[in-house]
Amino acid sequence: MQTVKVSDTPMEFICEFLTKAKEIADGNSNIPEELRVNLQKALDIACSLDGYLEKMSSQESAPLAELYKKSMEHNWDKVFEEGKTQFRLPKECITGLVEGQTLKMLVHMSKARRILEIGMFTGYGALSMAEGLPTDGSLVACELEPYLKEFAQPIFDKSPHGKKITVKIGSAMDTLKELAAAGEQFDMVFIDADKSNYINYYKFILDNNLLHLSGVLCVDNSLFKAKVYLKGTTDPNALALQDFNQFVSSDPRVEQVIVPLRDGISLIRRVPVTPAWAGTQKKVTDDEVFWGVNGRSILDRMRLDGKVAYVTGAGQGIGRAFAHALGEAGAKVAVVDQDQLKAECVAEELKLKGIHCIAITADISKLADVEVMIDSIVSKWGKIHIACNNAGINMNSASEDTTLEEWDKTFSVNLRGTFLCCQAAGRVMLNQGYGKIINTASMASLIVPHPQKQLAYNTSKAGVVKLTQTLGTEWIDRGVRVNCISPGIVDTPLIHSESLRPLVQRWLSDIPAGRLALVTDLQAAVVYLASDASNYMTGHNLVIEGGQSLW
Ligand SMILES: C[S@@+](CC[C@H](N)C(=O)[O-])C[C@H]1O[C@@H](n2cnc3c(N)ncnc32)[C@H](O)[C@@H]1O
Repeated sequence: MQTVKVSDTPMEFICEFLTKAKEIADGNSNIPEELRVNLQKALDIACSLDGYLEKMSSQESAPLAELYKKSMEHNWDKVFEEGKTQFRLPKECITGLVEGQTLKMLVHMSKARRILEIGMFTGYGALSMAEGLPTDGSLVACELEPYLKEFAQPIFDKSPHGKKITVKIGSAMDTLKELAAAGEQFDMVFIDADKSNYINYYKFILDNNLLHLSGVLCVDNSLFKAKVYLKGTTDPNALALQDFNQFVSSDPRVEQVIVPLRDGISLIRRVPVTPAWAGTQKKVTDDEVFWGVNGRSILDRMRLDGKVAYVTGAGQGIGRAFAHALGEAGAKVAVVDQDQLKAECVAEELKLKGIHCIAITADISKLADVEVMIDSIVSKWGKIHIACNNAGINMNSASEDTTLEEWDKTFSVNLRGTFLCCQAAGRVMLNQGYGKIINTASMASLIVPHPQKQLAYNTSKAGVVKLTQTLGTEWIDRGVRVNCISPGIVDTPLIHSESLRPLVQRWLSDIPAGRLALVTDLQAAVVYLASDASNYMTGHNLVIEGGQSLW
């Protein structure tokens, strides 16, 4: 039996009516050829659009393709007649490829981590959105029909993203109440259930703060087969959506746009509004605490877009993590290392993440190398806003055996090198009237780590802290802040050396946090110190050691 395609979207209706008109025209010899030709052109434009969008959009994953096929082939009338579903479910209500990919794109663009879907059907939209979530992201899908959870779950289980989805069976409004009572909040909400309740879902979500302030609310079918804007509509669902669209468009708490994709998707975002508390003692203090400094919320104030940074010792370990963190936060990054290959490898990694970067080879203990490094960055990008002087070395020896060579070598990289970099970058920054210098010191500047013996290292790092304090106070009134980070014992390739490995167990018993530091534990600190959010901080030694220096 051939299934007749039922028009469901404005474009499908245009196509259906144009096809009928063309048939009439073709059957009537009095119709001028020009009208026929123009009808055919309109038909080609209208009827080829959806297919083209499907072809050009990124293709669905194998589990999504399977879900779609299974949903289309299922006999929904039969399961309804057998009493397995409360309602007769039309398979056309599935979101499908273009809408699914649109939702997934919105998840990426809004950087959503928590999503709420109201009306899951067989889970095509849910799985599409889950695919866009980070590994620790989650999606709650509300669905009335228990049958649909059983239908979708085996395919969710086949997808690496399925475990992000929790299906809540029952009336969506009951689930919303439950979520609100638990204080839940979502970055993205997709409303796609019973149309007559759209307005209730919307009001409940906004009134109960279920949508994060910077979140996005997507609403499906907001054009409802074009009936929302055609006169004389009597369809109760279309009337419900008409009221819904009207209500949202005049709601001062949000901004909205209706995108004419498929049956229409409304994109709605919350905007901060000054509440009308006239006549009460409550009032909004109209200041930067309320609106954010320069209108930027605290997380935005840690962004480094447009900034130029360099990181020395960026070929591995802490420096590599710093380079990634600064780049992820928006800065252009010069990856500096004395090992050319390592610098180039990390620069390649950054490029893969879309970060502007260059690789520079320099031995920071040599004045000439430092000058070339600074000149190359300035000639490439014109400025230096962020200088991460991170390169350092550590050699172990009992103090009575420490050779002058070891002492000089350690000091020439750790202290002389840091000074050379601070001075060269500082000169550029003082000229600009702006700069953030972040030196890598060490917990060894505060305590004497043991049992390993590292006199030269400890002393040089204490010198880095004093260098930081002195420059930090000398340059702040000219816009240059100098701070340092003192990591505890970091799990880097360095500590896996033959000589240090046996000490790890010993160190662990000295660390309240019960583990060594990871380079990723230090990334937020460097971004904070590099950003304008830390502008009042200078000469500070930011210690990140899992509490080790306190025991
Ligand atoms: C348009 S379909 C959803 C399509 C789905 N979002 C997708 O991506 O394919 C609507 C779904 O909402 C469900 N539904 C209808 N009324 C509901 C309610 N009051 N509470 C929860 N789910 C409901 C229906 O059972 C149906 O599965």
